[in-house]
Amino acid sequence: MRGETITAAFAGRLGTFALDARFEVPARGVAALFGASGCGKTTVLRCVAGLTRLPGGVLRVGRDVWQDGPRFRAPHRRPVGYVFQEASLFPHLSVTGNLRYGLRRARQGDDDAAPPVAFDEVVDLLGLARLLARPTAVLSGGERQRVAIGRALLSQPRLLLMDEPLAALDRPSKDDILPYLETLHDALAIPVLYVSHDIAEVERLADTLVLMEHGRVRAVGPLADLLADPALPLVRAPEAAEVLDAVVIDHDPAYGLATVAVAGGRLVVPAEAGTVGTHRRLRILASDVSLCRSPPAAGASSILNVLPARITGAQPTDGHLVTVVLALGADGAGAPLLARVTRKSWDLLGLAAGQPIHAMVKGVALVDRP
Ligand SMILES: Nc1ncnc2c1ncn2[C@@H]1O[C@H](COP(=O)(O)OP(=O)(O)OP(=O)(O)O)[C@@H](O)[C@H]1O
Repeated sequence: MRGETITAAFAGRLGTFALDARFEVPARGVAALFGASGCGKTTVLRCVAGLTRLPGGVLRVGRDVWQDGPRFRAPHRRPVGYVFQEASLFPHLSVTGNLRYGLRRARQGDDDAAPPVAFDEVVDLLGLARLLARPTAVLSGGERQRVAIGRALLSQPRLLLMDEPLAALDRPSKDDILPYLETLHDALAIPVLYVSHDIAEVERLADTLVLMEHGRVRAVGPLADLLADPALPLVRAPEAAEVLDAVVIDHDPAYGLATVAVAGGRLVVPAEAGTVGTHRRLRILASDVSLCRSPPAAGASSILNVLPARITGAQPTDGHLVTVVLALGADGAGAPLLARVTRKSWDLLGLAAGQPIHAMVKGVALVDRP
């Protein structure tokens, strides 16, 4: 579905809740529906699956119309895989049995669709080989969720819907399953609508962000753009961060560091391994970036990453802080980055939009799998 989009418009009342959600996202990669609890994310997903029917709704997936005016494709005729917070596996079936159930539900191939996902491929991508013969009752929460995702994928969905798939898991199980989701993202051509209220999760997985507030879509666009938009509340969040696409250009195993290139600069980042030429996703917290007018002399600072940039905007944050939006590169033509400084520093340095500056990056993490 290259170049195609998913277009959705759902408006109406559910009890006292008013939904008016409209968005268009690419029909590839992961689009995250993100927003506070109760803003309507699950309701949108249910509308996409056809489980909630709002009159006047519109849903187009690529060239297929699933809802428009009187046209409404019944839920069981929509080729979606649905993964919920709690994996609802069949208790009387083994892992293999649950996965095979997905295969039985598989839609027949159509020309438009992504290539079919094979049983062995799913087992491999989700690390299920060891579990195949087990009854589902003995699985851990993370394992159950991997099986649920596998079952959904084997139904050969045109679209994968994931509703807080990690929310019910403890931290170690989340950390266990996230790399599998990243692998799926890279390996499969199936677009994903991913509901979450955890921005760190979104920053690891999403390409596109649909930011929801009180039943409405506040903003939609590439994740990196929205994270650095001073008009949106994301920049003011305590954990505000930016994600950057980086290409590995060197790896130094002696120090466990890789040098990566991003648009407008280079960074040295912790990396156990690094294949030159591979793309990786970086996440840099605003609170890990400070600003200086000129770079410290060589050998004068422990900070390895000092990058020329331009200030493009700023947003007062939390009384005494300012979140500064930067564009990397001396000409400010590179990727966006956020820095968090005190309002006092902002005043003392006489900072303003348009000024050249240096970003001192104290912490940076690769947040995807090598
Ligand atoms: N069928 C319904 N009848 C009445 N109210 C409903 C119905 N479905 C959803 N709501 C209400 O709509 C609002 C949005 O619910 P929804 O589950 O979509 O939010 P959410 O953003 O997914 O929240 P969370 O992150 O907590 O899961 C809630 O106030 C919910 O109670």
